[in-house]
Amino acid sequence: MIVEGLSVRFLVRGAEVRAVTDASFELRPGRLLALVGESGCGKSVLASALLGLLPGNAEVRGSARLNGLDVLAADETTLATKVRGRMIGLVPQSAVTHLTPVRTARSQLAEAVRALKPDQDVDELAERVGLPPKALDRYPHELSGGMAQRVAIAMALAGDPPIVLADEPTSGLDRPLVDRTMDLLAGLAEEGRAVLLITHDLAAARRSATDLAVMYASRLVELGPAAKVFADPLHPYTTGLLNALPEGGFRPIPGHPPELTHLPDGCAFRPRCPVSDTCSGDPALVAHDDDRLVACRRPC
Ligand SMILES: Nc1ncnc2c1ncn2[C@@H]1O[C@H](COP(=O)(O)OP(=O)(O)OP(=O)(O)O)[C@@H](O)[C@H]1O
Ligand code: NI
Repeated sequence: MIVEGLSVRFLVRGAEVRAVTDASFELRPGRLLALVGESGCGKSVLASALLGLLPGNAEVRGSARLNGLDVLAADETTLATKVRGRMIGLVPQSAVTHLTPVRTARSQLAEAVRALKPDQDVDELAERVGLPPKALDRYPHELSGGMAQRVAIAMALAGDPPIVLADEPTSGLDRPLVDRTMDLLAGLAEEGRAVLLITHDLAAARRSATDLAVMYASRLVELGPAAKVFADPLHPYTTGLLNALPEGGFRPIPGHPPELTHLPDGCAFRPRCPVSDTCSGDPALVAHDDDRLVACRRPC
């Protein structure tokens, strides 16, 4: 899927919240793109836009094309019958609350398969995500967090979608379970899907992402192969995020992101930026080399 110039703003009581500004990126088969950034920077809004799940006060611009269909321009019928579940599978944030408590995992998964791709075998699908058949016969409250997560991932795969979106799929899980979930998502990319993982957890992103996108105050500020971005961040905000990790010395970035109702015209990171004095302030992403983009004119 090629996303170009995606912007989302919300109109709230006369104010304008600019949640996503001019985001362009590609979700490629075989790749897992992790989208990271502080709380409130626009990650979930970006994902919701791709699924046509934004509320009525949202205004969306740009395009997101796959196989000739622009999902941002699609009507509700197209979204319901072609996009959600079939083109893009969604792994929810909380697996247990996503499932109906009064029905077994098997009956819910079977229903999703019947609705989306009846030729899929439910047990085979469960097996692919590491769910033993016995677990399928349990009710959601009888499942461990890990098993519930696998049911949710199996549900996301029920329509065999080429794209999988996972918005904070590991929040609240312990580290071994985070790792297993990440490995599972990486496996989905390895079998040829395009995966977009939204996470606060840079350690999780480092484990499984092939590509990394860093978002700050509604804009992508850096995008590139994950290994390169982690080893040699170009944007001072990316450097700041890495420095805030335990292995980076627990040094959080001083200050706070700006209000999305009052974004500056130029670089929104400037007030917190350690190198801002020589910066032109142009916030657009530009090519740094063959496979990296950065929105800073003075990469550090
Ligand atoms: N329906 C809405 N109306 C107005 N503002 C909204 C609406 N939905 C989201 N926002 C605002 O859009 C901005 C981006 O929100 P979003 O949920 O995408 O952040 P996020 O990066 O996913 O944060 P987190 O990491 O905490 O999940 C926030 O300032 C949020 O308050
Ligand atoms: Ni979010």
